[in-house]
Amino acid sequence: MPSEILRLRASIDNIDAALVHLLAERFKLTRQVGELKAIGNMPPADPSRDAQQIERLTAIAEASGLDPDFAVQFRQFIVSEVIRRHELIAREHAGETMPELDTYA
Ligand SMILES: O=C(O)C(=O)C[C@]1(C(=O)O)C=C[C@@H](O)C=C1
Repeated sequence: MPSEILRLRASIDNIDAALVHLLAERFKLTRQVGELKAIGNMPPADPSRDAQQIERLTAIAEASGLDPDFAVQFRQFIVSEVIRRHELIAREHAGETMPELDTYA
């Protein structure tokens, strides 16, 4: 393998590691949001926040030379998983707070 490619791969590996660390931190924060939403009986998704984020990320992507459609798809991939987790948290929370339903079982 040419040394130039190996050198580039070393930096790619660093960036991939940073992305994983950033995603891990993001999911820690969104888990807290999910818990607060479950406690407050708020829906998992927030379309107005989605619209703000998409507008912001589109502008950042355009300014930084990244395909804005890719940036929006990447965000959607992450947020879909966030919403799936929010729904799980809401279900867990409902299970904790709902009265016993199998009285006659
Ligand atoms: O900010 C929120 O309300 C969240 O639940 C977090 C988040 C996100 O991952 O950024 C996820 C779902 C919402 O539709 C909007 C944003």
